Amino acid sequence: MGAEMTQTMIGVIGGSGLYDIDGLEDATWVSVESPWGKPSDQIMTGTLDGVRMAFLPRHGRGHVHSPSTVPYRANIDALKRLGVTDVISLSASGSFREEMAPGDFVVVDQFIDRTFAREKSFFGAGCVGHVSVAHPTCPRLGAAVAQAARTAGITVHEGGTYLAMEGPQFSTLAESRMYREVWGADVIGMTNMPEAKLAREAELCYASVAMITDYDSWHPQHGEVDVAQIIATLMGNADKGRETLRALPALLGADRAPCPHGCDRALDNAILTAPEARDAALVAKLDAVAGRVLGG
Ligand SMILES: CSC[C@H]1O[C@H](OP(=O)(O)O)[C@H](O)[C@@H]1O
Ligand SMILES: Nc1ncnc2[nH]cnc12
Repeated sequence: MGAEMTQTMIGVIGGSGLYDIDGLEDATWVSVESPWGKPSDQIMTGTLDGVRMAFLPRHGRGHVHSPSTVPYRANIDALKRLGVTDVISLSASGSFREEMAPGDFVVVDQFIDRTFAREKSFFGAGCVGHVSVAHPTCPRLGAAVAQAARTAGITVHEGGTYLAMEGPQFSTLAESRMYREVWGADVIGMTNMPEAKLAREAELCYASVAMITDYDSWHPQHGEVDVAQIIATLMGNADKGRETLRALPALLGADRAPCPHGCDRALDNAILTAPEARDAALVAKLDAVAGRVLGG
C-alpha cells in the first residue's frame, strides 16, 4: 500500500451486545488462522453496497472473553490478513459528560491507556518498532462513521477522550471523579486499548464509536453503574450500531484513496532493528502486519 488506489474493506469490531450484523450479501463466517493466536471468534465476511465487510465480535459469540483476555493482537492480525483497510470499533461505554447521554454515540479521537495486563505491541526483541499514536484515530474514517450515525438518526458527538481501564470491575467513585474532573476524560470503557495501538502498528485506519450506556458512577442523579443498567441500554445501542454500519459503505465507497493522514503508512521509518539483526521467527509472524515494510 502506498500512493495508489486500493479496494476498501471495512472491518468492524463489535463490542458487548453486538455479536453479529445484518444485511451483508454472501454473508459467511470464516475462520482465520493467525500466528498471534486464536482470534475472538470466526469473522463474518460479505458485501454491503459493493463494499467488502468483515465483522468480528470482540468478546466472541456468547461473550466468552473478558476485556483482559480478548486476543487483541490475533484480532487485528486476522482482520489485516483478510484484507481489511479500515477498522470501526463499536463499544459499550460509560459517560463522564452530562450532554453525552445514554443512547448517544461519541466518535472518540483520543485515549488515556490505563490498561496493564495485556500484550500491547506486535514488535519486540528482534524486531523493534515505534509508531506514533499522538493521533490514534483516523479523522477520515471518524468523519465517515459520524456521518453514517447521523444518517441513522443518532445523536453523535464528534471528538472525545476514552479512558481505557483494565476492569473487569467498574471504577470506584474516586476514580470516576478523577478521570472526569482531573484527567478530562469524556467516556470510559475496557477494550479500546491496546486495540487502537495495534491497529496503528498494522497500518489500519481505526475509528472508535463509544455507544453510551451509562454515566459511570460520578453522576449524583444516576448512582453507581451496574451491568443491569448497562444491558437495559445496550440492545437499543446495538441496533443503532447496525443502522450506522448499513449507511457507512456508501459513504466510504469501494475505491480507496491512500489515507490523507498516513495511517496506512505508519511503519515508514518505524522499525529500528537492523535487517541483519532481526529475529527471523518474529519477522515471519509480522508478515501480515508489517510485510509492506519488512518485505517477504
Ligand atoms: C457490558 S459492560 C462492560 C464491558 O462492555 C464494554 O465492552 P466493549 O468495549 O467490548 O463493548 C466494556 O469495555 C466492558 O468490557
Ligand atoms: N461505566 C463503564 N465503565 C467501564 N466500561 C464500561 N462499559 C460500559 N459502561 C462502562
